[in-house]
Amino acid sequence: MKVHKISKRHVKNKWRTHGKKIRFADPSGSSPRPSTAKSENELVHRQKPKVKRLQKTYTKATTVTSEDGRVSQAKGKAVSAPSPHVHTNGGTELEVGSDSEDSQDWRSYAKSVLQNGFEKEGGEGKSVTNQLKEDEVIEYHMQYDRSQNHTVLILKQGQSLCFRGTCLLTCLSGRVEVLGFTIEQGQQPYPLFSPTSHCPLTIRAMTECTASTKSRKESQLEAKALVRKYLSSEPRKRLLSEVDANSCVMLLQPLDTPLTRFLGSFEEYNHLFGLNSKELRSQAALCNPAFSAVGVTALQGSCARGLVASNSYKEALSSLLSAWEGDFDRCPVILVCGAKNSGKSTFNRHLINSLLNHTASVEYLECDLGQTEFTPPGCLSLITVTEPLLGPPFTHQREPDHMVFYGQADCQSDLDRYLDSLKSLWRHYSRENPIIINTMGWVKGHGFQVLVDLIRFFSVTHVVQLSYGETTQCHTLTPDLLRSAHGWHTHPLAQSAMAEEPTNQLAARGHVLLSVHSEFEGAGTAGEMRHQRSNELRDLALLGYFSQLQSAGLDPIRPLHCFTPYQVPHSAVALGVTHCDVAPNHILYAANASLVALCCLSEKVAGRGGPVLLPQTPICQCVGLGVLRGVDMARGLYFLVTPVPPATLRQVNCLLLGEITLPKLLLTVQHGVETELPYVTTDYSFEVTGAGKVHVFKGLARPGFVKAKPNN
Ligand SMILES: Nc1ncnc2c1ncn2[C@@H]1O[C@H](COP(=O)(O)OP(=O)(O)OP(=O)(O)O)[C@@H](O)[C@H]1O
Repeated sequence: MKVHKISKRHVKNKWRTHGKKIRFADPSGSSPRPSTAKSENELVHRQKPKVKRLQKTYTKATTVTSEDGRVSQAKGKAVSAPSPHVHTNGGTELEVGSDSEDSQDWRSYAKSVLQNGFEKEGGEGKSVTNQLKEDEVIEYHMQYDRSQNHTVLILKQGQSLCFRGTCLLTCLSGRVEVLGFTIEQGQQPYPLFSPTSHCPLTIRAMTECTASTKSRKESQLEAKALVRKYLSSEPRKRLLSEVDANSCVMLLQPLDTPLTRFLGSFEEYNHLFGLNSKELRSQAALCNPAFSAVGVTALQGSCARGLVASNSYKEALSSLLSAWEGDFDRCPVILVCGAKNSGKSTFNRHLINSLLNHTASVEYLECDLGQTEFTPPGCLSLITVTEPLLGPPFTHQREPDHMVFYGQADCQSDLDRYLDSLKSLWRHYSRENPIIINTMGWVKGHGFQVLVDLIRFFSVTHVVQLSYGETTQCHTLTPDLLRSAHGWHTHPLAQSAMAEEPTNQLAARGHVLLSVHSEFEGAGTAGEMRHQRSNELRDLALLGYFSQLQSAGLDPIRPLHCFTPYQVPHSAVALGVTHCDVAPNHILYAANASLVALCCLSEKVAGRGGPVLLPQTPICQCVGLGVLRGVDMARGLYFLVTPVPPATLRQVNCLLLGEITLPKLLLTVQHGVETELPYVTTDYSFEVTGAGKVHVFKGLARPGFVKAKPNN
C-alpha cells in the first residue's frame, strides 16, 4: 500500500497540514455561487423581499381559488376539510385546538396550495400527474440566448414541465411550485437536480398570488419587459407574443457545482442526469435545443408523471400543514414510517418544502442509517433545514447540527446503541420548529418495536404511515395499539403511572395517525435501474459528501489523492471500530485507506506515543467523515483527507471505523495516476485467512445476532 510522504510542520494545533495554507472547505459546497440572474433580478425587483418564507407568527393572506377559477384573497373563515384518513386518540387536543378563525383560514390556504396542479372536484384543474397520455405532445414556449447562456421559459397557469437534468431556476414573473416549494418572482435562483436515480422533478406554474395589487395589463407588461431584458432582440420576438397576464416567466441556467463536476469526472455517472433506460425505450425525451443547452431534458408521455400523489398522500400533507398552524401547546413532532421503498424520503422532502413556504426552518431527525437525507450513510443526525430540497439526498449533503456515527447501514447488531444515540440527539431539539423524524424501512419484528419506542420517546404528535399494494406491511400504528404494544426499550404504561409524570401524560394523549397509500409505479420494490439500488445511493451520498472538497470555482476536479492530508499524532486521537472485534495489532491495517468518522469524546485523549485504542464504541458527537489515507508508524502519524473545516477538526479526538466503506470508484478511478494505482493491487492472495469477498445474507435471521432483550 502506497502512502504519500508528508513532511512535518510545527504548529500548535494537533491537526496539521503539509501544504502552505490550511484549506477552508465550504460545507455548503453544493449550493451555487450567486449568479448573474440573481443580482439582475434583485435590481428589477428591489422592493420585493429576497426570501418569501415566513415565520409562524406571520398572518398570511390566504389564496383561495373559487369555483369559477377566479382567485381571491381570503381573510375570513374557511371550512376545514374532514380527513377520512385521520385516526385520533379520541380526547386528544390535536384536533380540538385547531378550530380558530386563523387556523381555518390557514387550512384553506394549505388546501389551495396542495390543489394546485392536482385534481379538484368538478374536473377543474385536471390532475397534472394523470393527464399526460402516451401520445400527448406538450408545447413549451422558450428561447435560448446564446450570448448569455440561458433559456427563458414561459409556462401558462397550470402547465408543467417534468424533466431530467440539472438547472438553476429563477422565477422572473409569476410563481411556480417544485416538490411542494413555491418559487416566486423576486426570490433567489434555486438549483434543481433531477437524476435517473429518483422520480423526475416537475416545475408547475401556479395561480398568481392574490397579494399582488397589479392589474392584468400591468402583469402582462411586466412579464414582457422581463422577456425583453433577458433575451436579445432576435430570439425574443416569437416569445413575446406568448406572454399573457397569467404567464410564469422563468430563467433556466446551466448548473455547475462542485458536485456536478465531481460526479461528471467519473464515466460511471456520465448519464446520471440523463434519461433512464425506460425513458429511453419509451422515447420520452422532448428534444429541444433551448432545454438541452442548459442541461434539461423535458419528458413527455407516461414518463412525464413525476411525483404521484394519491388522495391520502395529499390529505396527509394538508393535515400536517394545518397542524403547524394549530393552537398546540407544542410543535408538531411528525414521525414518517413505512416499509422499504414505500416513499418515505420523497414524502419527507415534499413535506419539508411545503412547510418551508410558511416557516423559516424545519428540524429533521435522521433515524434511517441506510438512506440518510443530509449526511453520509451510517450516521444519525439532527439538522435544522432552512433551504428547500429540490433533488435527492446526494445533492444536498449538509453539515448537521448534531450527529452520532453508528457505523453501519442498519441497526440490527446493536439496537441499544442505536436507540441511545437517538435519545442523545433528541436532547438538542429546540422544540421551536416542527420536526420530522425519518425512520428505517424495517417495520417488522424488532423493527416494529423500535418504531414503538421512537413514538414514545419523542412524544410524537403525528405518525405518517406509508403503505402500498393490497397487503399490509406492518401493524397499523393507531394510538390504541401504542397503548398496548411493547417496544424494545419501552413498555405499555399502567394507568396509574400515566398520571404521574408530564412525559407520560404527553404519551397518554396519543398521536394522530395519517395513513398514506402510495400509488406510484414500483412502490415497495427496490429500484432496478442504474443508480437506484440502495448501495449505489449510499455511494452517491458519499461522493456528494466528498465533493465538498472541490473548489467552488471552475478549477479542474482534483481526485481525492491530490488533496494534502492533515496529519495528526497517534497519541492525540483514539481509534475504535464500531461493528466488530479487531485484534489490536490488526487495527491499523484495517483503518488504513478506510473511511473514518471524526468524533469528539468528552474525555481527554492522551496516549503514550502509540495508537490509543477504544475498548467499546462511544456515543459521541461526530463532526464529519474523512479518508484515513495513510499511517506513518515511524513518526506516529495518521494522514487524513476531509472536508471538515480546520476550526472544527481541533475538537476531534477520536476516529471511528465503521462498516460503511468508501465507494470503490474512489480507489479504482484515480485520474492522473499513470503507474500503479495507490491502494489498489492485484498482487493479493485470497488464501490468507479472512481474505476474499464477504457475503452478507440479509434475509436470514441469525440466532444471537440481535442482543438479548433488556429486562426493563
Ligand atoms: N410519490 C411518488 N411518486 C413517484 N415516485 C416516487 C414517489 N415516492 C417515491 N418515489 C420513488 O420511489 C423510490 C423510493 O422512494 P423513497 O426513497 O422516497 O422511498 P423510501 O421509503 O424512503 O425508501 P427507503 O426505505 O430505501 O428509505 C425513489 O426512486 C422515488 O423517486
